[in-house]
Amino acid sequence: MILSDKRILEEIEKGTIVIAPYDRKYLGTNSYDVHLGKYLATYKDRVLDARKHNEIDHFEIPEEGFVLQPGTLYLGVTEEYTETHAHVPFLEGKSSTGRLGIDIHATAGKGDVGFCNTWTLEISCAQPVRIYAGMPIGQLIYFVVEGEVETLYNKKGNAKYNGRTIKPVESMMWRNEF
Ligand SMILES: Nc1ccn([C@H]2C[C@H](O)[C@@H](COP(=O)(O)OP(=O)(O)OP(=O)(O)O)O2)c(=O)n1
Repeated sequence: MILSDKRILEEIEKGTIVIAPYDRKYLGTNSYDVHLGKYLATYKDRVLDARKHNEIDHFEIPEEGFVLQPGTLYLGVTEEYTETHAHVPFLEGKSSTGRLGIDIHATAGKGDVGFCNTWTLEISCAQPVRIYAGMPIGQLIYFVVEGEVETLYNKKGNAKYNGRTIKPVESMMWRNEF
């Protein structure tokens, strides 16, 4: 079950959903629109290694926008810091970004109950496209979770992406043991 606009508002009032900054006008029928933060990042190395810590370079999107190029993975970040204490948040694209050939996540759209942070976006594009800080980039939807949660994401000792980051965060796969 996905939360309706009224249910999202109720959860915001209770404090079980936090979205900051928040504006009522970005609340859709059953979703909340999130916006592209001003920082992007790309990996320093062309060849990434899943076992290693692949470092990234951050840069700011200029006023006139930044042209994404196909064949490069860009990490972006939502302007919105979110907390979701009782539901499963999902980051979805928007039809309007999709129609520009922009993907905003690579394989992982699901969040965890207890996730508290901005969302890192794994951005790629089908053809060169100029993007701007502050543009609507995706939407959050909230699923009801069945059953009690034993360990919330923000209480997990090994949660990799919890925190309060205003810049995109690179893959922490290197922290997994394999
Ligand atoms: N495009 C995405 C998808 C998810 N997340 C956030 C919300 C999730 O709660 C958190 C962790 O996502 P996953 O569980 O998919 O990631 P991992 O399994 O790699 O990390 P961990 O071991 O910390 O669970 O990252 C994000 O910022 N950007």
